[in-house]
Amino acid sequence: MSDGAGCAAVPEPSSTGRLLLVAACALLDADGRVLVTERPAGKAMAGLWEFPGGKLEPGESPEACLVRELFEELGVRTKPACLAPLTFASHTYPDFHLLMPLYVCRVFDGAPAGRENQAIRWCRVHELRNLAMPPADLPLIAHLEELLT
Ligand SMILES: Nc1nc2c([nH]c(=O)n2[C@H]2C[C@H](O)[C@@H](COP(=O)(O)OP(=O)(O)OP(=O)(O)O)O2)c(=O)[nH]1
Repeated sequence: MSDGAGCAAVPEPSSTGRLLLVAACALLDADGRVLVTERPAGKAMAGLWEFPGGKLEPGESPEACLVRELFEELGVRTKPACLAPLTFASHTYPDFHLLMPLYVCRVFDGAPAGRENQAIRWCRVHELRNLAMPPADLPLIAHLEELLT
C-alpha cells in the first residue's frame, strides 16, 4: 500500500463545513477557442478570469443550471444535450469547499456578450495558463489542453 509520499506536495484539504456546488462551462467556438469571463469588481476574486457558470439553485441539475446561467450571463442559448462533462474541480477556499463540474459546449445559439458588465474573451487553450484564474481552475487547464491540442 502507498504511504502517500507521492502526494506530499498537495496540501491536505480541511473541512470547511460548507460545500458549494457550482457548474461551469468551457464554451468552444468553431476554431476551438475557449470563452472566459472576468469576475466583476466588488465580487470575491474580482479581476480573475473564469469559466461561465454559477451556483446550482435548490433542486437544479448542473446542466439546467448552465443552460440558465449561459443565457443570463452571456445571452447564449443551449440545451442539456449539448453539454459534455469534461472534468471537475474540488478545491478548498477559506470559507467553503468548491465542487465544480466543468462541461464543454460547442453547440449554442447566439454570440456571447457580457450581460452582467463582465468582460469576456476567447482564448487559445495555451493562453489560459497566462491568465489570472481562480486557484480551483488551474488543474482544469490540462484537461482542456488534452481535449483541444
Ligand atoms: N462560474 C465560475 N465560478 C468559479 C470558477 N472558479 C471558481 O473558483 N469559482 C467560484 C467563484 C465563486 O465563489 C463561485 C461561483 O459563484 P457565483 O459565480 O454564482 O457567485 P459569485 O461569487 O459570482 O457571487 P454571487 O452571484 O453570489 O453574487 O465559484 C469558474 O471557473 N467559474
